[in-house]
Amino acid sequence: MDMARRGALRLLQGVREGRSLGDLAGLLAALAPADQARAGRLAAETLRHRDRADAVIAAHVRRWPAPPVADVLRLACVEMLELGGAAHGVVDAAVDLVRGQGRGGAAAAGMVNAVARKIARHEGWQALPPQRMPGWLREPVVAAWGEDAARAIEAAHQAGAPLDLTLKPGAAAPPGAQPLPTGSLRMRTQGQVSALPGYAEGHWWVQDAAAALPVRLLAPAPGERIADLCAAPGGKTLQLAAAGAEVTAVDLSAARLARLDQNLARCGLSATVVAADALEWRPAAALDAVLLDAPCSATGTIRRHPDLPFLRDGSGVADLVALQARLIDHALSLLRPGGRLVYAVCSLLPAEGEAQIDAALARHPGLAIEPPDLPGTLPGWITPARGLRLRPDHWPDRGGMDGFFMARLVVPGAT
Ligand SMILES: C[S@@+](CC[C@H](N)C(=O)[O-])C[C@H]1O[C@@H](n2cnc3c(N)ncnc32)[C@H](O)[C@@H]1O
Repeated sequence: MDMARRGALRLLQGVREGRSLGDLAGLLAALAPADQARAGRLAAETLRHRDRADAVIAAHVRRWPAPPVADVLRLACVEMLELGGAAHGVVDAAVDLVRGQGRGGAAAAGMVNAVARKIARHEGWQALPPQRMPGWLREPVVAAWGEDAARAIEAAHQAGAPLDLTLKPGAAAPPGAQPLPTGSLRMRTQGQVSALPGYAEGHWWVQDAAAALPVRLLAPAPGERIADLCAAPGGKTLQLAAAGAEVTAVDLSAARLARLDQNLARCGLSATVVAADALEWRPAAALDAVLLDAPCSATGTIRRHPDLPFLRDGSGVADLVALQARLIDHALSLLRPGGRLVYAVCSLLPAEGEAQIDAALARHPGLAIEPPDLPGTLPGWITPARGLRLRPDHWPDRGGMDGFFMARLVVPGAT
């Protein structure tokens, strides 16, 4: 039985029902690890190319099929035209899959057979434009950076994301790792991460090159007392601890903190881990620095999470912006005079980044923003107000980066 394709269809159905691929991973628990990985990849690629697949399918059907049947055709289309799957095998599999869908599916088997064969011969796949961002995201992106930038970001979403690593200081890089200008490592090949040399020894952890920059911007020094206020699963906590800081990692989610604990143990690093609402947490003494990697729309991570555009409608953004502002105010109140806050979001929305920092500076007289002069970053990434704006279409020849905004703020007083 075709476990991986069946698994992929269950994932696609789950996303149609409003659940994320991450949350749905448990559905595949009974599959062999290789089938789980393949099912996840097939579902992710089908979502990444869904609009293009729909354009191809629409050219070959008389009536749009029921959603489960449409998913079978989308999967077959992406497998044949994007992933290079052999037509006969994919068409036969599509017919089997649709037969497995009960009476409605069996009735559609003939149509699926005919349409999948036509899709296999379809010309012009590569010329179809990449999937557009949903309007609630595209409009602010176009307003901020223009139509060309929006298209370049969409092309980056279609291209997907490489595997980036952050190396523990002094540890050996795994074979094949390419150093990036900002200090991260990029792997040429994707594969099972835990099988790569140095994983079990905790020599490195997975972290997108853009996601590694907030801690570099914070520039932690050994012995400094630093809170990581939204810390789980802990990529940035690991960086802070590896720099020798005395770190307290705070997060609301006990389940996500369990992953942070595992990451610390694997890498032989230590931090004080606190499950709490950051808005209510207060240390005994004022801190040298705070890292606030705030909860956000995560719209900078669509390359890694192609399900995200299908799960959100932008309606939660106003609440997130309000929460981020409260978290910034609380974080500032934890700092000693001259202490610093790095605010970061993996968002493409200026409301969560640039505008959030403008508003914080207006609310807090004396608060200053320091220029993000980090090795390997380009001057064009620095905003007029001296934030650092990273986009998926940056480094197009190197494989892009996640979308992020970050800024380094300093409260008044002795440094
Ligand atoms: C962007 S993720 C953090 C990623 C993390 N910094 C890393 O590098 O691995 C945001 C985190 O904020 C946490 N969170 C959301 N609201 C929170 C709150 N009020 N207090 C503390 N943590 C919160 C979520 O559980 C989530 O783990």
